[in-house]
Amino acid sequence: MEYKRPFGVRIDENGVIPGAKKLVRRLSDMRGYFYDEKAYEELLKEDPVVYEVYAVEQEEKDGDLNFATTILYPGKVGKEFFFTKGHFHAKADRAEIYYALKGKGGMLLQTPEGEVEWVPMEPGTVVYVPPYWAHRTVNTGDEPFIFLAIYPADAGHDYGSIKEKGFAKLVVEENGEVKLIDNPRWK
Ligand SMILES: O=P(O)(O)OC[C@H]1O[C@H](O)[C@H](O)[C@@H](O)[C@@H]1O
Ligand SMILES: [Fe+2]
Repeated sequence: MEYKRPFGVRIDENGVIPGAKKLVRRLSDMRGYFYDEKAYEELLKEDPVVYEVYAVEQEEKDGDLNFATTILYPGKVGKEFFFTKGHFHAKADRAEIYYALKGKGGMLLQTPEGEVEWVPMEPGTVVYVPPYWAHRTVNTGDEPFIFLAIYPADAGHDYGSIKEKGFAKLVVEENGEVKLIDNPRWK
């Protein structure tokens, strides 16, 4: 038997995993995701980085695990806070664990039927993402929101239905407060 080698890595203070595969998502990669299209077009002139992911991934085999950090930058499109695209797992019954390291935010979760949950996150918060729930993280603070995620190597990402329909709730700032409001475009 040829064994894989164990290893440890240290996540640095900026959320970077040395040697990991880096993915950058700018606002231009997220057309159609934010509610306020006018505010989106306006901010597109700057095309800010919305988030970066540092992923250590294995072959897509059952039993193995991937892990990744995400650095989700602070910002808003209109009154809606910056968020990750959000996805179901391609193998929908695969669960995931998130662990918040820095900053302030939360996770929006949604079943295929459109039932929504919001879980606030601050450093030290562990979130259990059960099988079948789509999940998106949101930065509700004014510094980078950094967290670690651990997920089955064969989970995969299914972006399709979230891209088309979005989440049933929007996470917005109203009168200086974080609020969840109904998404008028949700179908
Ligand atoms: O894939 P997104 O919905 O854009 O979220 C960004 C990333 O967040 C976490 O790091 C997850 O572990 C990744 O699997 C995911 O890719
Ligand atoms: Fe996931």
